[in-house]
Amino acid sequence: MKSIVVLISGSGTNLQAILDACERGDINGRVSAVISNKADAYGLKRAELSGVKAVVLSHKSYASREDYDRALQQEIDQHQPDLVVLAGFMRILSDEFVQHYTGRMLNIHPSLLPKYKGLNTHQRALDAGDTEHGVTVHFVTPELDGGPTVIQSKVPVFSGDTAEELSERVRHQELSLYPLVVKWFCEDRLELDGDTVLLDRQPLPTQGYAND
Ligand SMILES: Nc1nc2c(c(=O)[nH]1)N[C@@H](CN(C=O)c1ccc(C(=O)N[C@@H](CCC(=O)O)C(=O)O)cc1)CN2
Ligand SMILES: NCC(=O)N[C@@H]1O[C@H](COP(=O)([O-])[O-])[C@@H](O)[C@H]1O
Repeated sequence: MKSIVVLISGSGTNLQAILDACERGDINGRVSAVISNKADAYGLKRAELSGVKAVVLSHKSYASREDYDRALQQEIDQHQPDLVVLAGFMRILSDEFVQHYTGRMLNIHPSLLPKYKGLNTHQRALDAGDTEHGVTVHFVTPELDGGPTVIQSKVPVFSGDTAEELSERVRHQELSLYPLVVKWFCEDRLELDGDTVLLDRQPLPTQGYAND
């Protein structure tokens, strides 16, 4: 059974989906710890309710991004994770930190990367007049939201959509997509070979939509 450490900053709905999938036995893994940079993240409560160690490590307590990342790495590595999952973790991570977890750190990003790296993705898609939007699960590299894509899921954008309505449509896809990718990793089916993502030892297409 794989050891998973989940990093959060907010409500933790993606964390909850992964916790539930582990509980059901869908994922051959155990969330060993949940770490948040925000003390008020509801995801911490979700962890506690599931009997999972919940840790607050505030970036405001450190003089630099690098100091914070060193402390974060020390906390994570106490749990000897096979996989580190970023689930709404809202801090840009330093190169040294990311390279320590090469091939075993995933992120979920609320856009069809490479479109809309960074923040405020739903409003940017609306402002651009996009007719489709979506979510990407990718391996994490030093380039922000630039790591190799594992899988994407598309949603339609309807006329008159608000950012909130669009985010909810995307969120619905996230909550099935992320547990699926974590399941693959925990079954030793998913790996990163250089810049190439392999599923069952076969390269995945650079743009593969779960629901195309
Ligand atoms: N080196 C990397 N770090 C992170 C990655 C990555 O791919 N490479 N993914 C992000 C997740 N993310 C989007 O998916 C993201 C998170 C945070 C930010 C950002 O601008 N953060 C600001 C603070 C914002 C805030 O506190 O509200 C910052 O860190 O200064 C952009 C994208 C996680 N890290
Ligand atoms: N740039 C990273 C980013 O914006 N991630 C997004 O934060 C939300 C976290 O929700 P959750 O805390 O309820 O899982 C999710 O929608 C995720 O895609």
